[in-house]
Amino acid sequence: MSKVRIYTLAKDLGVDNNKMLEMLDGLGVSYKSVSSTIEEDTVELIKQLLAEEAESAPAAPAQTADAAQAAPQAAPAPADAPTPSPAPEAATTAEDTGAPHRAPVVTIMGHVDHGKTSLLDYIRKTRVAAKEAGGITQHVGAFEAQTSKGKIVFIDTPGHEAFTTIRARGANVADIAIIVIAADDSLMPQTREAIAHAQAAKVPMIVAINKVDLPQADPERVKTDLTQLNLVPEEYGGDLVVVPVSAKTGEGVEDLLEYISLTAELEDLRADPKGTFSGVVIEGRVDKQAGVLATVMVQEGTLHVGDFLVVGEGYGKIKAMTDSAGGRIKEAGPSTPVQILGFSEVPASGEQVQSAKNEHAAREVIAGRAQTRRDTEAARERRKLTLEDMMGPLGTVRTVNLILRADTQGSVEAIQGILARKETDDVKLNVMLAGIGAPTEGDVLLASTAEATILCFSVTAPGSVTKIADNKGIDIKSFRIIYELIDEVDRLIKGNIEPVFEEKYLGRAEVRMVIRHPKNGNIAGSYITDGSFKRNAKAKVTRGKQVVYEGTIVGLKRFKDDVREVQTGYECGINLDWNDVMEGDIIEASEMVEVAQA
Ligand SMILES: Nc1nc2c(ncn2[C@@H]2O[C@H](COP(=O)(O)OP(=O)(O)OP(=O)(O)O)[C@@H](O)[C@H]2O)c(=O)[nH]1
Repeated sequence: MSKVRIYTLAKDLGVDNNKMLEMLDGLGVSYKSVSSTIEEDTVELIKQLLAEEAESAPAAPAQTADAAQAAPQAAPAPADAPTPSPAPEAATTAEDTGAPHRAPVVTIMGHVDHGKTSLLDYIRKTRVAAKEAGGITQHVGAFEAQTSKGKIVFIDTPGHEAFTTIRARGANVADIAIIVIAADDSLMPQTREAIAHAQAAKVPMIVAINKVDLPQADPERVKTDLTQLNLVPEEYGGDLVVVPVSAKTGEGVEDLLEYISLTAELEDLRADPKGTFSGVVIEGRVDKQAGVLATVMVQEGTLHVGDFLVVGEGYGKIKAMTDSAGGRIKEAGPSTPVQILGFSEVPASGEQVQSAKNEHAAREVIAGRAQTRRDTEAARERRKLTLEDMMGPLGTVRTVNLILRADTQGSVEAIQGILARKETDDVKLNVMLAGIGAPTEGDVLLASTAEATILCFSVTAPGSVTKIADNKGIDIKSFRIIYELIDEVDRLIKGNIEPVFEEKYLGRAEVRMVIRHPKNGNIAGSYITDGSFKRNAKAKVTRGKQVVYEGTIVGLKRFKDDVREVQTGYECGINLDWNDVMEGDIIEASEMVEVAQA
């Protein structure tokens, strides 16, 4: 017997993939993923363990152990035998976590002409049940495919919408990204862009090497090229799932669907159909006859005809719903794309959808949102965002995300080379995307979702792109001299280093008398014996050997005047935010100063 893939074994033994991985962990067997292969000895051990487990489980019928030992094609059980234990998927729609599993939502991305549409079409044709004759299936931006492992939802909005527009609004609608790469063309600029988007969204990626039917197809080259992006296919020892397919002949498509289901299983995607409804707009349009139609992906809860929905600053009541195959439905649970009739205005893709109890509640939510928007706009007017603002508060972000655009591949490589040497233990430079040519709208969307900075060398952004960047508060910086660009990176790195402060001694004073002030409380009439005192400095008061107070110097006075600083040898009034100062106390002043870091 040869080696066996983990998921095949799991399937044959009727065990959950996660459980299989746990068992392998327990045995100390190393693997990359469920598609890794394991030795025959390990297979035997696993079978033994499962059999023992079944024996020791009091409720488990003896047949379970037999089933675990049995090959998948084992003779059917006698008619009077107890029903075999339910499929693992059913068993894990766990009441224990409260929420059942939901179908994965998948998006297909890749370079132009690499076969995204063809692949989706093939899956749609072979996996989507045709509607009743005469029924017109409308394009709704998503469809559900039935596979042997259950439902998979594909988003088929054109371009990278699922990852750009939708993500730019903060919603993450896809669970898994399929990157289509043509076997005769290998990695192209939009492939890299698609990969960057999937990485920014932190969703698992599966690479489909398409067009393997072509004589000039070279899947090995695609795999090698992928390794140059640090994406190492499983067969090269990495953990990237790569599936050769042909959207023309259908070869490999079955495997692709299988891998999607496996990945989904490992992701343990769950949603509660009984929970509060939330969803995301996939796309919206106006139909000449029907009016405004919006495709919404249900993410939590269940939608019903008649529900009130709030999207952005608009609301609607669901008059009718259709599923992605065009059939009328009355309700829709998690991971279901539905086309909704009932909005008065076309909602934008990526908008979050919520439900409201009634019209009054919907109006209230909208009024609140409108106010928040006005406040945000006013705040943006007052203060233009800086690069540091976009990177988040100092000290919490340790990675500087960059999108790099340059005139030639040579420039890109030169800049990347310099940047690689700039990284420190504290700050990582993450070049999410490095491309040739002017920055695009896609770059701006990626920058806004990943909080990245766009740096251009010898290329400038077209007006339309600058406008979008301005709207989103993204700075696109263009340079003609490499070292100016590098200086900017230094500034970003510096801005990202958590400042280190240390306490610096300023001076010492003796309290010679306490002056009672009607408004400011007790003021320490003091004589500066060393150094200087500054307003807002830190103060430490000692009485004998004991520190009796630590706080701030809130005021300094020379005679009747407020002053910022008093030097040694002078008398002054020191106002502490403390009232118990006494004659004879010693006040020590210090301040926190930022320490320059190497
Ligand atoms: N031989 C072969 N041709 C394919 C395959 N998949 C797609 N094609 C062809 O490649 C061309 C581009 O395919 P599309 O599906 O339109 O590619 P796309 O990535 O959706 O392209 P855009 O939507 O323009 O970005 C078409 O002529 C397809 O017929 C395949 O597996 N084998």
